[in-house]
Amino acid sequence: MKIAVMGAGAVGCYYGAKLAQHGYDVVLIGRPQHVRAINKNGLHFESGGTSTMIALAASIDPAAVAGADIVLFCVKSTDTASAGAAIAPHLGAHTVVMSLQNGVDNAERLGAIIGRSVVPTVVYVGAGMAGDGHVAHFGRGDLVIGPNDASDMIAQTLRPAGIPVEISKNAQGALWAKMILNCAYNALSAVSRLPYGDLAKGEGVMVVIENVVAECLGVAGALGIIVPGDVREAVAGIIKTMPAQYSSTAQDLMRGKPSEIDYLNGYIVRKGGEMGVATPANQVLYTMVKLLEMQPEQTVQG
Ligand SMILES: NC(=O)C1=CN([C@@H]2O[C@H](COP(=O)(O)OP(=O)(O)OC[C@H]3O[C@@H](n4cnc5c(N)ncnc54)[C@H](OP(=O)(O)O)[C@@H]3O)[C@@H](O)[C@H]2O)C=CC1
Ligand SMILES: CC(C)(CO)C(=O)C(=O)O
Repeated sequence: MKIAVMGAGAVGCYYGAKLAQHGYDVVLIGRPQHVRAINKNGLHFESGGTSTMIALAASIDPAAVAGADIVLFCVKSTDTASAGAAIAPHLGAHTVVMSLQNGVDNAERLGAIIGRSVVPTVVYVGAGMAGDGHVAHFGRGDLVIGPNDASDMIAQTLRPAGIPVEISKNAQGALWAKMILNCAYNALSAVSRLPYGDLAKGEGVMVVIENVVAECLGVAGALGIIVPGDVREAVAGIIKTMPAQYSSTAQDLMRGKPSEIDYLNGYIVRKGGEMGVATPANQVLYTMVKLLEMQPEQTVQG
């Protein structure tokens, strides 16, 4: 079983590490600094208080997806088009491609570029790059996919490697539930440069969050998406379970990188416009983050 990971960042390295530890033939495709470090020392994998060096292949060449049974596509939503175009010519006829990304339209966008259907995958993991070729895992690691021609094969391949895989008839709804959490918190944490616990104490913040969530549910309803679970309870849970965490949007801006906001609040604004659902709270947050992205100096301590 050969598995290629496109995007050797936090998510890609975490799943690449688990799969390589199980004995699969894994290749990570990433940026030169990570690839150099991994080829020299192995992938440094920190998880659950243990630190391991894992020997696996790494390459800067997208052609390394050739011959893979499964490709885990793990770049940020902003890079879906360019990374998709880079791997497209090298994919085998039977290669299964999974999108392990936040946002709800990456699989569709990627599928249009690579000319085949892509498995949308909800990723419940906390991971970050702690240095070149060094991934830190903070918690969870389970995936949700929808039923499709490849879902049984995917589950049978990933589960023995310690990756829980749920096959859900409402994977798209689960992607939406996750995106609504992102819409509620990511921009506010980025604009305020605060972690969730402090953010929640801000004047009017919970009112804004409620408005954002209500708009997202309105857009989802207009599109016929059934969002599973109690979204408001999940939103409230973030403050309790991750009080010290900054959103990925905040972290992206702190590092001077483009954020995924176009695929979070920006997506809600676009779809709301198409469906005739007003989204003023999402619009303000989206615009604030876009304005921050225009600032030349974003780097702050976080
Ligand atoms: N980190 C987490 O805990 C979680 C993340 N997610 C989602 O998973 C997705 C991936 O996130 P994450 O792993 O954190 O992101 P990272 O930025 O850590 O990883 C993506 C990596 O892919 C690299 N990359 C982009 N384009 C290419 C390319 N063409 N060739 C080679 N390498 C490339 C990036 O390099 P560079 O930065 O130089 O562009 C980066 O190193 C996102 O959609 C995110 O929202 C979901 C759940 C949890
Ligand atoms: C922590 C959480 C769930 C919400 O902001 C997240 O996914 C992110 O930071 O992107």
